[in-house]
Amino acid sequence: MLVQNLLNYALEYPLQFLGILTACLVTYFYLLYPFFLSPLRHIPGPALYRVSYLPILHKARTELRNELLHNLHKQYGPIVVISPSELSFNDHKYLKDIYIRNFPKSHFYNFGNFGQTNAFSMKDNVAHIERRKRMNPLYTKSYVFSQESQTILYEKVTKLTEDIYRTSITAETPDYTSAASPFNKLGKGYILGSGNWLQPKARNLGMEMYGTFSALAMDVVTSFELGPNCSTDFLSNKQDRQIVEAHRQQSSMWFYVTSIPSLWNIAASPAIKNASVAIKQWQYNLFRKAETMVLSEKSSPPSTLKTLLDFGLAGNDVYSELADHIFAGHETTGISLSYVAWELSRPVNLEIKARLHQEMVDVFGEPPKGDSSFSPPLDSLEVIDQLPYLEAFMQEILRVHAAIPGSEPRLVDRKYVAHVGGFEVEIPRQTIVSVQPWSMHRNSEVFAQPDKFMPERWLNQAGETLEAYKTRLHLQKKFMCPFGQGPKMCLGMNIAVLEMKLCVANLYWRFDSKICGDWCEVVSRENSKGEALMGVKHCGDLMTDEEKMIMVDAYTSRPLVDELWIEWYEWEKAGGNS
Ligand code: HEM
Repeated sequence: MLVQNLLNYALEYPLQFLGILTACLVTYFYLLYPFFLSPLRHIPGPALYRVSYLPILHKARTELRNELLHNLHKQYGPIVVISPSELSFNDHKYLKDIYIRNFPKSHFYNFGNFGQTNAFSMKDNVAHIERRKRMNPLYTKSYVFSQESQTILYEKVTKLTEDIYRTSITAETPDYTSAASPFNKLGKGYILGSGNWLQPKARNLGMEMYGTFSALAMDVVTSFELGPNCSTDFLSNKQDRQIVEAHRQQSSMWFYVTSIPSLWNIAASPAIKNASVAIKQWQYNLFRKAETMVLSEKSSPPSTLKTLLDFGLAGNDVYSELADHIFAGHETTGISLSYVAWELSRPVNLEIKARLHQEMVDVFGEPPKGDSSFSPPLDSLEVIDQLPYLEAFMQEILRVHAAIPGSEPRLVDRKYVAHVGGFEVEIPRQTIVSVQPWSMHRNSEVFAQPDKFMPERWLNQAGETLEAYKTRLHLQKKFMCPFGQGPKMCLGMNIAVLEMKLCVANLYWRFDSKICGDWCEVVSRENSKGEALMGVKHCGDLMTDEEKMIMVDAYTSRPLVDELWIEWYEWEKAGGNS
């Protein structure tokens, strides 16, 4: 009867009927449901974000999302509504629930390579575990300590050290090409229209380190993925590094790739489309060559390629996995090492650098001078891995400058109850839930002065009992997630950490570094803000090193201006260079 009456009314007064229907729907979806009916109504958060997906999408597109979430957690506490079906969490309890209990990945990971998904983008937990089981043995710490992989790391770090010596210290092969920055629109060379800003010097010339560290990371990761005979050699062949620039251009589209893939084609500039084509071609040639070699040799060295082929995977399935590891591995490691070099070159951190150098000298003796040898001290990665100050320093780099500071979204796929302000809230299935490393690493109840770079926070403090130190350290570690957590945490973590430690140990045992004074105004110890900032809105006129090294507010971050110019010196006793 009611339906019949409504139908009659709709036919007789169609416009009025449509108006009433729209008003009812708007009232339901924008008022009744989010504020009175939704199970998420008890969870705090701004009203606007509760009623629509658009505000949080807009924040991600304009690269303001991470900072927003950080501020929302400060205002509302450890659980916040950020869209009608998305929650952000900020406590180690939820880190455990979401990641260690292995909630599946959300549509954010809707990307693939060569038309196939890979471990990074698989949403089905069973398929993901199966794929990881095959690859995990090649990425364990004990495998990275094996002779084969130590040889890779030692060889690449030796090459990097020699490159720094010849490019910067003796200035035999200056880095004028990077100074011209033909691709990097925020690079000093691009802005000034030439590389002439870098004044020739007989020694200790500035050298671009973000590209150099990315080259190291690319050479290392391709050695592990394809085998040492098929890796790239970007440390030797600087002209080949253009493909690293192409990867950066492609990464700048992260929002479209993860959130609105259907708009990628419209949003991408011709330069980005060309970069994508160039990367695909480069990967294809690299992989085909390596595959032919593995298939034709009776015994080739261990590599991810060989492992996947041995397990019966073929063609684009294998290429997709390799492409993803190479992407994930070189970008993040290059970014982290750039922040290592920057922090150790800042006037405000002179004591930290001296302490790190002294730790190497205490263990390895005085470093060799000149070009007699560039290889890392001792042939034991295990010793370097155990150095306490180096460990504290790396923890602090990963805490303050996590290369992936953005949320890692998962889907609720089972009964999940959260406790909020006295309410037990059953979170509906398919709700997107995540933890943001940037905020976890800055919890002020766990990390005093959270934006300050202080490796000492990882060590036993004067006057602190051993028991109190252990308790504090345990809590700090519970909040750390630079590599994610659980079954889907970073596959390449051990490679990355040991590669970075070896690199830092060898460089700062031998060399001292300063921010290149031609590149920017170097903030003195007295004027330093002393805190790591995120997002373009803090960048001022981009004149100082602190402004240029602001971290981009994105899922994967990077230095805002995509470059870092450092002058290297042979270490003088008693810190004579600084
Ligand atoms: C400092 C260096 C690195 C950092 C900070 C880093 C960080 C991370 C993080 C946070 C994740 C989890 C992402 C998410 O769930 O959204 C991840 C996943 C991953 N990383 Fe790394 N990573 C680094 C180096 C590497 C290297 C060298 C490789 C080389 C193989 C690699 C391969 C991967 C892969 C394959 C995944 C996906 C794992 C899965 O879902 O099963 N990463 N990484």
